[in-house]
Parts: sequence; structure tokens; C-alpha cells
Amino acid sequence: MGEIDASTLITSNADPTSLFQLLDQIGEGSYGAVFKAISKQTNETVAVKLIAIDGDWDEVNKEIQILKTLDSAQIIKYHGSYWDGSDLWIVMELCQDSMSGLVETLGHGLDERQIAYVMKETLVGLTYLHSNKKIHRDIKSGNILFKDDGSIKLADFGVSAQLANTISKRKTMIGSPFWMAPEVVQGEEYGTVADVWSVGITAIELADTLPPRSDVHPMRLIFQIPVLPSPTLAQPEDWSDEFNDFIAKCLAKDPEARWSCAMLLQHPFIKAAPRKDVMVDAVEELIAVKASTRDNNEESGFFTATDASSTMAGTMVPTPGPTQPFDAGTVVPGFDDTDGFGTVMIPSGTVPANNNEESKPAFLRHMEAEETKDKGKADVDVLMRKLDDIRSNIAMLQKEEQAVLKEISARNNA
Ligand SMILES: Nc1ncnc2c1ncn2[C@@H]1O[C@H](COP(=O)(O)OP(=O)(O)OP(=O)(O)O)[C@@H](O)[C@H]1O
Repeated sequence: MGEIDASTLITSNADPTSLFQLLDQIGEGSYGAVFKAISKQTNETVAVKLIAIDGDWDEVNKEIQILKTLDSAQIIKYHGSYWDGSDLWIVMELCQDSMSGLVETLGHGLDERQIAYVMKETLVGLTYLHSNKKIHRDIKSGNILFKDDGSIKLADFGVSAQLANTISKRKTMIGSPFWMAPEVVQGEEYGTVADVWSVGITAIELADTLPPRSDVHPMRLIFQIPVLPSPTLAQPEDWSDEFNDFIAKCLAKDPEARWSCAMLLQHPFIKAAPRKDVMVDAVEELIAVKASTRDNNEESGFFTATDASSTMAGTMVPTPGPTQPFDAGTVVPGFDDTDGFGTVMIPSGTVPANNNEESKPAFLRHMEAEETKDKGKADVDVLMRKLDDIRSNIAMLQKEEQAVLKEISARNNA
């Protein structure tokens, strides 16, 4: 079980199966599955994340300790943790789905008023988090959940960080590459505005259904993020000036120039945001699509578990749902990250200090280490793609060099 004793994590010694009846599985993360459940004492419906004993206890412990301390209407409520002898049960407030699940199931992006509302609630939650000296580090539509009444809840604090009173910056390379700020992929010190960059990428994701540059391999993307101009909406002209400007303020490449969450709450795009009723139609549409998918699956004999014991015995067929365009799972060293679309987490201390590798982003070192493991499998195609990547990065850097030289010459002549 690692260095942490499960007894330090749990709320009480009660057997969770006597407290909660697990119902359908509603999600799956890298550490375990999430179930809808009902409290046998209060009849309240809740969400239960089941984490197997061989999980990464250090990270689980961190998530629980952070969740325990948070109390905000925009952050998922934590109800407690229990141990059933083999799995840790983390009991939380139940949501309908994530924003990525919504967009995916509906098959289209949100409209501008809905995005303004989701962004406002996200910023309120993050302002609270940041004022408590915490950084989320994995903001994306997959980690923004919503309830049936349209309320928004930030979730997945598995990779969040607590900033010490004296240290307001972090260096550990954590996040999902498509949503990562330039200073994070460059391995520089970063602060709470790293979350703001991810908010800007999420706004684009909610409008366009995918984050920008989603067709680029994450390995190449980490070179591109610091060099290329800030991303914009795919068709900026289809959206208001206020929305385009909001995204530009979130996606300032220089963290010093980037607006904070508190500043963004005063932005005209957010000031004009409607109330949660704006989500009602989308939520109803989602529930209807889910119900018809369930009916179709039942007709074709595809079923979901309604009983915890059958589920844990392995007889359950996972809840069918639309295929995720992105694997929203957290990728930790030792986990397979074949597509690289998940959260990347390189715990501090895993990277040797004071060697010539230090200047490389930790994320890149991790990818390279993974590649070395698979060296035997490398073939000419792989090497050709690598060459292609290197050439494209050289071309980008040359372009950047030209721009900087031009700027120097302009300033010298001024
Ligand atoms: N409280 C909740 N209410 C409703 N659904 C939830 C809740 N918590 C999680 N889920 C669903 O379960 C899925 C898995 O959640 P989990 O936090 O375990 O992993 P993840 O964030 O998707 O991935 P990872 O932990 O690998 O980053 C989520 O994508 C979400 O759709």
C-alpha cells in the first residue's frame, strides 16, 4: 500500500457496503471507477469513487486532504472515505456529467451564453481555490462537472498543489498537454495563472468541441505551445468581440500579462453571463439522449450493473457511452500513455537535479524515458516521424529567431 496507512484516510471504520448501495457505473479514471450510489441511511444519491489497494496512495491522500479543506458552491463536495477491505470508497456529491461528456453526447459545442455561464462559475471556483493558495493544475472540460439544475462543480483535485505561504510558485510539470500553459511546458516556475491558461483553452474546447491543435501529437505540442502564437477560436468571426477578447486575456503567453481569475470576473464577457437556467435545455437534451441510448442498449441486450457485489465480482459490463475523443485519464509514470491525451504527472523528486537534462521539460523527459523503454520496437517509420518533428521544431524556432531579430533591430532604430 505504499507509505500511507489507509486508516489515516478513512472517515470511520464502518463497512461502506452497509452505508451505500452502489448503482450504475458513471465514469472511469486512472485510479478507479466512479459509481452512482444511494445512502442507505438518508436515501441521498451520491457519487462513489472506488480505488483499488494497489493505487497510488500518495496521490489519493493528497486529493482527499485537498477536498476536505474546500468549501465552495463551485467545488465538488466531499462526504467522506471508507475502506471495505480491498477498495477505498471516496464519497462525493453526485453530478450529472462532465462538460466534455455533455459536448460529446450532444455532438455540438455550447453557445456563447452557456460558455459565459460555465466560465463564470469556473472562475468563481478558481478564485476561491487560489485565495486558499491552491492551484488546480488540471482544468479542462473533463474536470468541470455539472448537476441537473445546471450548477457547475470543479472536480478532480488529484494533481492539485498547495502553495506554501512563503512559496507562491511551483515547478513540477503537471497537467494535460493540450491545456498546459507555456510556462508549465517549459519547466519554468509557475503560479495560479497557469490555471487561467487552461480556462482559456477550455473555453475554446466548449465552443469548438476540441481543444486547439488537438490533431498535433502532444510531444510536438509541448515544443509548439511556447513558440506559436496564442491559440484562438477556430472561427473567431463567428463569435462576439467580448468572447474573443476574454480568450485572449486568458491566453496571454506571458504569465505576467495574463489576467488573474479575479480580474477575469470583471471582464465584460463574464459580467454579462446569464444564470444557470441557461444550461437547462442542454441538460434536458443530454438526459434524453442518455435515456434513449440506455433503451437501445437494453433492447440489444447490453446491460449495466445495478448491484455493487455483481460489479465487484467482475460481471458488470461498463456503462456504454460515447467514445471519448480524448482519454481524460491521469497518466503517471508506469501507466501506458500511448496517445498522450491524458493528464501528465511527474512527481517532484523523480527528476535528478543538476544534470544536463535539467533544462528539458520534465514532461519531455518522461516521454523520452517511456520511448527508451520501447526502444526495441522502434522502426524506420518512428525515426522518420521523429526527424519530421525535429525539422518542424527547427523551422518554428528559426521563425521565432527572425521575429526576435526584427524586434531587436526595430528597437535599435527607434
Ligand atoms: N462526483 C461525480 N459525479 C458524477 N460523475 C463523476 C463524479 N466524479 C467523477 N465523475 C465521472 O467519472 C469520471 C472519472 O472520474 P475520475 O475523477 O476518477 O477520473 P478522471 O478525472 O476522468 O481521470 P483521472 O483521474 O485519470 O484524471 C469523470 O470523467 C466524470 O465523468
